[in-house]
Amino acid sequence: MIAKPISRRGLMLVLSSPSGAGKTTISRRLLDIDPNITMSVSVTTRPMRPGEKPGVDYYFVDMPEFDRMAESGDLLEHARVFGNCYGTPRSTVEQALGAGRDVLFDIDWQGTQQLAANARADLVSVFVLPPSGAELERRLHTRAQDSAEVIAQRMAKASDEISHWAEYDYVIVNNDVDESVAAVQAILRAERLRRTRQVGLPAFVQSIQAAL
Ligand SMILES: Nc1ncnc2c1ncn2[C@@H]1O[C@H](COP(=O)(O)OP(=O)(O)OP(=O)(O)O)[C@@H](O)[C@H]1O
Ligand SMILES: Nc1nc2c(ncn2[C@@H]2O[C@H](COP(=O)(O)O)[C@@H](O)[C@H]2O)c(=O)[nH]1
Repeated sequence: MIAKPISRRGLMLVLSSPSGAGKTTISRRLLDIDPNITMSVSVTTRPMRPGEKPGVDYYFVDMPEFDRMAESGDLLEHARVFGNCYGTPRSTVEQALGAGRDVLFDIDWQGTQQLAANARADLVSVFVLPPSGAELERRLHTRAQDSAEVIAQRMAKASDEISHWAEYDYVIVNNDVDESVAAVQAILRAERLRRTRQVGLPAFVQSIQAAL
C-alpha cells in the first residue's frame, strides 16, 4: 500500500543579493519547475520597468497608498531600498503557508531581518553572490532596464548589500543559472524534510505503531 503524503508546514524561502546578481532569474525558473511554490509579489513605489506587469512583477502603488498599507499592518515587512519603498503583502503569504505551500521572496536584507525576527522557524534564507564585481556590473547593463544613473547607484550600494551575506542560512555563487537553480532546489528539498516542518509525522508514526 502507498502511504499518503505526510502533511507539513509551508516555509518562507528568501533570496537576497546585490541588485543584478540573479534573484529574479533564479526565482522564475523555480516557479516554472516547482508547483508547490507561491511567489510573494511585493508592493513598491518604484516606477514600472519596461516589460514589467502590475500584479505579476510588483503591485505598483504611490507613496500615500504604501504608507496606508504599512500603517494598517497589511505588510509583513517593508523597507526603503535604493530610494523607493518595497513591502510584502501579508495576506498572500499567510494564506499560502496555511495551505502548506512554500512562499518565495525576492527581498533585501532589511526585509529578511524583519522576517527572521517575527517568524524564524518558517524562514529559510539564501544569499546569492555574483561571481565578481565586474560581472555584476555587466549583468546590470545587459539587463538594459535601468538608466546609467540607476545602475551606478545600485553598484555603489552593492558592497553594503553583500556585507550581510553571513546573516543568511545558505550562500550560493550564481555563476551558472542551471547550477544555482539546482542548488536552491537541493536546499528546498532538505528544508522540507525537517522534522519540525512535517507536522503530520506524529500521526503517521502512531499509525505505523498501531499496526505493529
Ligand atoms: N548566472 C547568470 N549568468 C549570466 N547572466 C545572468 C545569470 N543570472 C542572471 N543573469 C542575468 O543578469 C541580469 C540580472 O538578473 P536579475 O534581474 O535576475 O537580477 P536580480 O538579482 O533579480 O536584480 P534586482 O535586485 O535588481 O531585481 C539579467 O539580465 C539576467 O538575465
Ligand atoms: N525588503 C524588501 N525588499 C524588496 C521587496 N521587493 C523587492 N525588494 C528588493 O528591492 C531591491 C530592488 O528591486 P528591483 O526590483 O527594484 O530591482 C532588490 O534587492 C529586491 O530584493 C520587498 O517587498 N521588501
